[in-house]
Amino acid sequence: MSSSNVLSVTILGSPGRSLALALVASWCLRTLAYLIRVRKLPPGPRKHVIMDNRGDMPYPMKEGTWKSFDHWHAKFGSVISFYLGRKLVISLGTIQAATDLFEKKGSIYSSRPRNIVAGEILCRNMRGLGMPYGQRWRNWRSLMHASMSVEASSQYKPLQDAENKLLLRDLLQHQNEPKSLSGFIRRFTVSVVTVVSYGRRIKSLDDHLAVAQHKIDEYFIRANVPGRYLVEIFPILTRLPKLLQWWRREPEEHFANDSKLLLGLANEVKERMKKGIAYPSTATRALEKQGAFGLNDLETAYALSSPFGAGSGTTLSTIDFFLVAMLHYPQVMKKAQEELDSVVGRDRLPEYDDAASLPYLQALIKETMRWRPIAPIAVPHSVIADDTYEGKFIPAGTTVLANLFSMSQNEEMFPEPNKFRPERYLENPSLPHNFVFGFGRRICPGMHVAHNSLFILISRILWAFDVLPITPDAKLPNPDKTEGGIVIRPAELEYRLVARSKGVDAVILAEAGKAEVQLAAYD
Ligand code: HEM
Repeated sequence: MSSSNVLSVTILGSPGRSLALALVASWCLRTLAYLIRVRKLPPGPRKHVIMDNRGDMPYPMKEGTWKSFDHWHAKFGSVISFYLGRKLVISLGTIQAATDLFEKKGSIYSSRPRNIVAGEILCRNMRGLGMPYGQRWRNWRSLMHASMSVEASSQYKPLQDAENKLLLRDLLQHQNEPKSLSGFIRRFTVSVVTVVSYGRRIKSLDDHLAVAQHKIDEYFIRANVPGRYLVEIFPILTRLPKLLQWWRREPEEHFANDSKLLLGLANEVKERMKKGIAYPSTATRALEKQGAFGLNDLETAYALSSPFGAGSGTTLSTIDFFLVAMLHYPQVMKKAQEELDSVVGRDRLPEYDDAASLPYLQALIKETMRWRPIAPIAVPHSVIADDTYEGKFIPAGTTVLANLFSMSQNEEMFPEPNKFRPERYLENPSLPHNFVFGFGRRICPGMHVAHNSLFILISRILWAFDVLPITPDAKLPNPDKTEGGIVIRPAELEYRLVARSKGVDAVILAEAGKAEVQLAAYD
């Protein structure tokens, strides 16, 4: 027998056959176990042997996955399951289901899905938003609570008030350059979060604090693009020797640079604290009581960057959808302006103390957040232990989504959900609105800061300006055409702001002058 024949007997002969049979048997057993398991899962699109349901989505992925999930909710019910790649995902389409799982069973539903590149390598899981549930997250979260509770958030109001007056002046003076307006609103939202984080405002988006944070976030977003890294689909690749892990080098380099930048920003606050000129912020709280929060220097430096990534784009997108709503519903704008004129008058700007006397305006803000939730599937949670809900099995490790879009479009709760109708919140004051901030232990810690920003922005924009189409006969932006990832914004927003009366100029210019003096303390 030749040597090649020996080889083929070894492969195809009895030892080879046994190996092949063992492989087939193992595949059959795994498939059988999978088929038994999927029968116990919540309903959803047909489960394939190859798992992935992306090909079954009724809408193109780039139009927003939540639209497909919403379609499946209508077909299969309020709790559905499907696979994205090999990842099992459960989507919760009602406030009730999200409350039952994320709030009532918060001890097991508060983690985040594993993220190897953007979480484990790029930031050693020190960024709060994606941090897995555990002691480090609890330490981080208690710092967020200490610096953004209702009470702590009210400390930032004087700054939001003064910054907003400068913003109004910019909007007034650039009425004829409508394309520049969004940049001014962005500067306001960024300055608010840098004050919350570091106790320091930014006068321009070129400030090194904003540039550094923006650079860090930009790469973080790039590293999070689904499908970019094979290792996210096959985590077993992390067992390769580090030298052979080809995807590792770039995020490792970014980790080293980001750490240096963030430690530098924290050190600037330390210096200001030494000189006694630091404004109370997340940084001063963290640095004064570092031991109590249990965060080391690097963990603290990363914690301070959380509000930047999570707080500026979200507020800006909400304002963008508010502007879209005003273009489509000028009668709503008019009604809010009439309320402002009768409560505030035309000789002064609306103030925080006016909020309780402006029920229609408050309802308009709630309706803005409901009409088009800017984070349609919130931030995915992960469940850390097996569970059952309404008789269906939810295995440990499943990604669980609060489908805020489906919740916002619930016809029973919000009849004619596609209509922008603030009246619904006046007719039924207990109608939910804070669900857009998520649920349970991971609920947005910045929601009070966000509410304060939205009130001062929306009340004063409507007091001072009419929101109008870019030209009288321009096509209005389509509210369903959006762009972005976890946080979305209108894709084709164009608008003009036109001062409502001559007196507006005098009030804004006088207030902006005083605000400048006041803000010198935060520079
Ligand atoms: C209208 C504006 C905002 C909206 C709609 C919003 C919404 C959300 C949502 C849906 C989540 C995920 C909740 C979950 O996992 O269940 C979240 C998390 C978070 N938000 Fe906001 N947010 C807004 C503004 C802000 C602001 C102004 C800040 C900070 C100043 C902030 C800081 C955070 C942080 C740090 C997290 C992560 C919490 C965690 O993982 O434990 N957000 N936000």
